[in-house]
Amino acid sequence: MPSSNAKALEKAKTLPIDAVIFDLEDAVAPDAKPAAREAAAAAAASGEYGRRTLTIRVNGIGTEWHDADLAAAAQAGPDAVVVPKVNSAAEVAQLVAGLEKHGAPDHTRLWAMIETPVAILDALAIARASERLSCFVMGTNDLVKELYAEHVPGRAPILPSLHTALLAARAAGIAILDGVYNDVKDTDGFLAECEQGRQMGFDGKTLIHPGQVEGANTAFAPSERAVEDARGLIQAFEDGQGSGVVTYNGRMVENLHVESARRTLSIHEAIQALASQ
Ligand SMILES: CC(C)(COP(=O)(O)OP(=O)(O)OC[C@H]1O[C@@H](n2cnc3c(N)ncnc32)[C@H](O)[C@@H]1OP(=O)(O)O)[C@@H](O)C(=O)NCCC(=O)NCCSC(=O)C[C@H](O)C(=O)O
Ligand SMILES: [Mg+2]
Repeated sequence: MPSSNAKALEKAKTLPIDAVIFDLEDAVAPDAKPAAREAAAAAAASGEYGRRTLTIRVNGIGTEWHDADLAAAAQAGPDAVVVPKVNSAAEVAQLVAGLEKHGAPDHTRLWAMIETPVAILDALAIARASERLSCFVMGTNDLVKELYAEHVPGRAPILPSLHTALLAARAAGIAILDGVYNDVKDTDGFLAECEQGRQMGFDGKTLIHPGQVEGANTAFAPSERAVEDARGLIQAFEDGQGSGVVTYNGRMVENLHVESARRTLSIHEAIQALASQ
C-alpha cells in the first residue's frame, strides 16, 4: 500500500493478511516521498500490526531517494526491506552492506523484486547472493513493460519469466510471491490468476486492494478436499507398512507424494492456528 495513504495504513491493521508492504516506490508521488518514508518507518516500528509480517519497499538503487529510504528502513527494523528492480548478485551484496551500515537488526531480511529482463536471466545468482535474501517478489507490471509485452488472461507472454524466477527461488530455498493483479474490479480474472499462481508453485500473491484479500486467502489455502486427500494418502502409505509404493484412490503413492501431502497439512495447520488466535 502507498505509505502516503494514512487510511490504507490504518485499514491494514484490520485485514486478514499475512504481510504488509509499506510502499515508498511507484505508489508514492515524488513530492510525497519524504513524508511517506517517515510514515512507513513509524508504522513498521509501531507494534500495531499484530502478527503480520511488516516490510518497507524502498525506491530502487540509483534513484535520488534510495539512500535515505534504505537508512530509514534499516533503522525502523521491519521484518524485511523490499527492493525493486534488483538486477544482480552484486546489487544484493550492496544492499546487504547498506542495511548493515545503517544498523538493520539481524531479523530484517531482504526481499528482492524481480521485474527486469536482466534479473530474470540472472535469477539464480541473485537468489543465492546472500543469507539475508529470503524472498523474491515478482514485479509483473515492470516485466510486461520491459518486454514490450501485454497483460493478457493466462499471462502467456510472461510465463517463461515467471517459471525462471520460480526455478531460481526453489533452487536457492527462498520464498517467492506472485505479482499484483491491476484490475481491482475484475474478480473472476483475479481469482483465475490466483489459481494459476498457486498451481505454478508461488507461495502467495501480492495484492493492491482489500477486495483481493479473501480471494487470495482462499486460493492459496489448501481446500478441504486437498486436506482430506492429504490425510488419506498419508494413511494409505502408512497402512502399506514399509512398502515403497501403494495406491490411494487409484493413484500411485510413493514417499515423495507423502512429503507433498505433509506440506499441504502443515500449511493447513498453520492457517488453522492463525485463525484461532
Ligand atoms: C488501486 C487503488 C488506487 C484504489 O483506490 P480506491 O479507489 O481509493 O479504493 P477504495 O475506495 O475501493 O478503497 C476502499 C477502502 O480500502 C482502503 N484501501 C484501498 N487500497 C488499500 C490498500 N492497498 N491497502 C489497504 N487499504 C486500502 C481505502 O483506504 C478504503 O478504506 P476505507 O475508506 O477506510 O474503507 C488503491 O487500492 C491503491 O492505492 N492500491 C495500492 C497501490 C499500490 O500499492 N501500488 C504499488 C504496488 S503494485 C506495484 O508496484 C507493481 C510492481 O512493482 C510491478 O512492477 O508489478
Ligand atoms: Mg515494479
